[in-house]
Amino acid sequence: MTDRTFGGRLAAEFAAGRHLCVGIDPHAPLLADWGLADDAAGAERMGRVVVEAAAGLAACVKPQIAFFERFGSAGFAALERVLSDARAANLLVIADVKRGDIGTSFAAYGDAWLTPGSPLESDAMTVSAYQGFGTLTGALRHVREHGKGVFVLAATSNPEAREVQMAQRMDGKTVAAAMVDDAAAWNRAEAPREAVGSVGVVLGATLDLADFGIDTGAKPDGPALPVLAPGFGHQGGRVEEARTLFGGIGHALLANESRSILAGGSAGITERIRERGAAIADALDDRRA
Ligand SMILES: O=C(O)c1cc(=O)[nH]c(=O)n1[C@@H]1O[C@H](COP(=O)(O)O)[C@@H](O)[C@H]1O
Repeated sequence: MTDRTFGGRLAAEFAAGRHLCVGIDPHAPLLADWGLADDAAGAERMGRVVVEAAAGLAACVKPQIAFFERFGSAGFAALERVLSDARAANLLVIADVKRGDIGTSFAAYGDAWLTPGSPLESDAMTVSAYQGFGTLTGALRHVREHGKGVFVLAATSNPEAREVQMAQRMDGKTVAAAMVDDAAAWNRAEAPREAVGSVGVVLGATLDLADFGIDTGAKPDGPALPVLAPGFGHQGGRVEEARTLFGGIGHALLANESRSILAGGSAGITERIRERGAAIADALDDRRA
C-alpha cells in the first residue's frame, strides 16, 4: 500500500474510519435554502463551506460539475477555487464529470481533470465506458503515472439505467458486471500488491445488484475494488443497510450523500457530515480495508 496511489490514499481513509463522500451539488433550491444566489458566486460559496466542514470528517468530496458548468466560465472559475480549497484541506476530490468519448478525445478529458498542476486537477473522476473500456486509456495513464483514480459507471442509481446496464455484452456478461470485472482486472494486472485498487466503479445504493448480474457474494480476487455508491439519503438508500446491499464487493466503499447533507442550510452542516460519517462507519465497522 502506498500513499502515492489513489487506492493507497483511499485505504488510509478507510483505516481512519472515513467512508463518507460528501456531494457538492449546488442545485438552485439548495442555494435558496442557504440564502445564496443561484449563480457562480453562490455555487462557489456552497462548495467552499462544504469543503471546510468535510475536512477531517469525510473521506472525500464529489463536486457535481453540471451545477458549476451551467454558469459557463464563471462556474468553472468558481469550481477551481473549490478544488484549490479541497487540496489545501488535504481532502480527496472525485470530479463527477461522467466523461466518455472515443479514446483520443477522452484522453483530453483525462488530461483536464487528472494532470498534476491542471487548473481542474482532481484526485479521481467519474467516467463512462459505454464506448468500450479501451477508450479509458488516456485517464488510466494518469492513474499509473500520477497516482490518480477513476470510477467507471457500472450500475447507476437511476431507474432508466436498467435497460442499458442489464443488457448483455458480446462476452455474455451484463454491461454492469462487465464494467466491474474490467475495473477489477485492471487493478489486478497493474497494482496486484495494493490493498485497494485505484480504478473503481459506481454502483447505486438503490439497487439489487444481483438483478444486474453483479456477484456480491465474495470479495473479488486482488486489490479491493473501490465502489462509489451514490443513492444514499435523498434517493432512498440507507447507509445502515450498506453491508447487505454491497456484500463482498463492498470492501472499499465510499457512500455518497449530497442533498440529504446539503439540505437545511449552512448552519449545522458540520454536524450533519459528522452524523452521516459515523452512520456509514458504524455500518461498515468490520469492513475497513
Ligand atoms: O456518478 C455519480 O456520482 C452518480 C451515479 C449514480 O448512479 N447516481 C447518482 O446519483 N450519481 C450522482 O450522485 C449524486 C447524488 O445526489 P443525491 O441524490 O442528492 O445524494 C448526484 O451528483 C448524482 O449525479
